[in-house]
Amino acid sequence: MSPLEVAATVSVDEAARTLRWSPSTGHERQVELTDLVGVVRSPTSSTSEYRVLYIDRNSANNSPNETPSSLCQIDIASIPEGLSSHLQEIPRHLRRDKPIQVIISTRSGTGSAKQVFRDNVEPFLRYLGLNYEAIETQSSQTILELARSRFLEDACAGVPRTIILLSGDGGLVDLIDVFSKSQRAIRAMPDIALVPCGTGNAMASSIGLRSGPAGALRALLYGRPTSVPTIAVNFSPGAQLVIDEGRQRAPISESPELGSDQTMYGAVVASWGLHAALVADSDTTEYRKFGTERFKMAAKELLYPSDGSMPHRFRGRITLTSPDLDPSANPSTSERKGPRTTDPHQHTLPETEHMYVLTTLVPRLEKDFLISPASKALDGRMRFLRFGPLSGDEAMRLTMLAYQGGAHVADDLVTYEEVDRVRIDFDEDLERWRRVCIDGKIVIVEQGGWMEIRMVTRRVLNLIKPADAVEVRE
Ligand SMILES: Nc1ncnc2c1ncn2[C@@H]1O[C@H](COP(=O)(O)OP(=O)(O)OP(=O)(O)O)[C@@H](O)[C@H]1O
Repeated sequence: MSPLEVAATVSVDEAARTLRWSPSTGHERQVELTDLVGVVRSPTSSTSEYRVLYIDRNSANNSPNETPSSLCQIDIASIPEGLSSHLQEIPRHLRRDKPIQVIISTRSGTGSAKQVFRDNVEPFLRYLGLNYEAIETQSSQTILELARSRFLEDACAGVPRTIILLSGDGGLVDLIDVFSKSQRAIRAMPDIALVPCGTGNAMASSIGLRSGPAGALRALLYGRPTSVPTIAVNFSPGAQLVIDEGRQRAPISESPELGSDQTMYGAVVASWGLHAALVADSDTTEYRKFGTERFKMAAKELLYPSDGSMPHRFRGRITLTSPDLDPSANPSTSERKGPRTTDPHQHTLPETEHMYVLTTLVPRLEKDFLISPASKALDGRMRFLRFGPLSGDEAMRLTMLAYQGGAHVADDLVTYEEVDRVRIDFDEDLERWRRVCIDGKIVIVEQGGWMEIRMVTRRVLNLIKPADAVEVRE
């Protein structure tokens, strides 16, 4: 079937949750309403007034090597009952003076971004008659360079931009890091649309983009730009970034404005212990082929060491600062830096050995891995989760509970609370156990070093959040 089609009649079967139509030639067709992307006024002058976009899961265009779905359109003269509520004006974030930027991160996840672009995103932009420029990443630096050379310049000059990211969390975090490090005033925050193509896709899953391109395209059409809360992570002077699949080290940050600096910015997760170790161990080309299975494979190695020993006991001191319940009493809380000793909101955990230590701004680290059930994406609240040294079986049991609706947080072995700031002073001899994960990037802290994670008040960009998942902070 051709993806371009003019239909004689279209109807919605509410009971069967399907859209049916009779093409001008050929047999009646139908798609599930969950595969409907949207309805717009036809952008071209033709006899058809409206354009219906849907995902075809069985397109004859798809060979076994392609993504199992592609975007198609039907042009219709009038809207049937049941479809009118779907009619949408092209939103402002898609009507820009400058072309929409599409970034295709070629190494994200299992490497599907190019196909998702070709079969879904590119047709979407074309069917809506939108101007765009597509850029494929050539290295791990591509998004960082684009952010510095183009997007930040436009944002500071007050030029609104929309950027569609076909990546995992990494693309978003690269943009956040560059923007957050700039001291310049951002006059127009760019609107970022995520099309999940990564491994975990924590942010995409957390804002309600579950799987497949339909949700991401629907969000582009019906969603609303919402500012992204961020964390800053400060490290002791000897901490270094791990690059090149663990083979090389780089400075934490070399900002053109700040010179060398020990601060990273993120929007998803900062962790130490089991989570950081399994992200670090599984970030190789070999492991990446396995998708999310790579995390489980690496976890097995850590939980059941091949020499038959118990899993490692991560040693360090953790100090938590609770959020001010009344921020007006101390408006600078979220920007305070450095260790504090007399803060009534601060306490150091009595435990000095740990297994799982994680702070997160989002509920999900993967589609079904609900690490923080009390979190709501983009609400600006950070949560801390910890459990101490356990056997492999016990740790596995708790981890599996996270896949069962986040039931792990009700277990007595788990500490789970809202925090404003977390400091970890590491007490580990081996470098391997001083690795931490900031939104998928790995940092090694020096012996006797520390890291401090804190919420920041500044917001630097917007994420386009699906319309049906808009949540309001109580
Ligand atoms: N052409 C390329 N060559 C080398 N590295 C690349 C290239 N394209 C992208 N990368 C890097 O690959 C990584 C992809 O990260 P991303 O977060 O998008 O996917 P992921 O790690 O699979 O998913 P998630 O973070 O959601 O688990 C980033 O570090 C990115 O800079």
